Amino acid sequence: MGEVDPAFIQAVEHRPKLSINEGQNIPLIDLSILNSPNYKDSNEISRLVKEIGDACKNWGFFQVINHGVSLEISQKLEDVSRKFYALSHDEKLKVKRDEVNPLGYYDTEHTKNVRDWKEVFDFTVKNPTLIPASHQPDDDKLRKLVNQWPEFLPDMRQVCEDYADEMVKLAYKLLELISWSLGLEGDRLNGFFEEHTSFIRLNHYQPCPVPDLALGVGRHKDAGALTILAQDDVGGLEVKRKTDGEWVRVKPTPNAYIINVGDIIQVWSNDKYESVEHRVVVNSEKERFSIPFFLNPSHYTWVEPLQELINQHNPAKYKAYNWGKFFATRKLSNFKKLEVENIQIFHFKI
Ligand SMILES: O=C(O)CCC(=O)C(=O)O
Ligand SMILES: [Fe+2]
Repeated sequence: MGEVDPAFIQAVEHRPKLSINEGQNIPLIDLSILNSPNYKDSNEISRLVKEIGDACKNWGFFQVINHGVSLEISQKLEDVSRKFYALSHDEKLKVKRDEVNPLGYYDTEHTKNVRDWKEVFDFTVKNPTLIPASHQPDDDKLRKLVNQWPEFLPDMRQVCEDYADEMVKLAYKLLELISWSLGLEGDRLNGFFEEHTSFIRLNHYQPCPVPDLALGVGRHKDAGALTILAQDDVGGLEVKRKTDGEWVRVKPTPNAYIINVGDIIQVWSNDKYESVEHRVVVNSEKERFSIPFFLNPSHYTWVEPLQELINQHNPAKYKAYNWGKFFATRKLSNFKKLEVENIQIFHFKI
């Protein structure tokens, strides 16, 4: 076994337990009713909305099946992701992301200042995507993020764009269900996403010689509104169960997507729904692929508890923060090991 760079080694208290907790799995929700034309008026929809609301409240994580995403398109994306990671390192480095362009290939990401055992490829759904030029609060300049694509996989761009369209459709369905579950109009949240800054990441976790010491992705919460994750059949995603703080392994379900509440829904709902910590455990034998879609609002969105959900007895728990600046600040630490804890929503707690 070769030497492993100490940058990968987790502090003792954050190392994974490799004996799998095969206990309770996260809720599994069937969305098939959304495919019928008059679903809004049916009785079953209220049952589904309650199921979604309970899952958001009690777990912050759930899986969906019969979600309407084209199997052909998702399989093509899995396929192209495998082909991309099979390219030589030099070829992948030609679409490398850096501080100037944060999109593309990257293999030295840090989560909470410890290096992740993974390589990633990021692309935004809107091309170009506008974000603030810097994290500095008084800098109003914007910049355009433009996707980069590898020369040797000419169909990768189209496959990625088709998949992104599917994800946006599913995301709007989920936003409608979540809005209803909070007692809001179905389209209450749509206005925040007019120039959304959503992106998709192709994750590749190689076999790791020290799976007891390192993590594929260190413990974290997703900063956006919600995440729709596809994982292969290897497994490794763990969720911190709300009831007892135990790490629970999410068992792969064929053709299901894993949905998790992000920090923004936590703030909008004034803590009714909480984003939940999760991490990825790696293993010494099998590589693993996963594909998260991060639904993020327009950069100019001020994120704060929704007026309808606060009152005298339940006052706002957060002050408003600017999503674009939050995102830009968060991105800083992906490139270097910082001495301080990354920006988090609790910094805006009242
Ligand atoms: O690979 C996974 O299962 C999850 C990855 C993840 O949590 C992330 O990229 O934010
Ligand atoms: Fe995540």
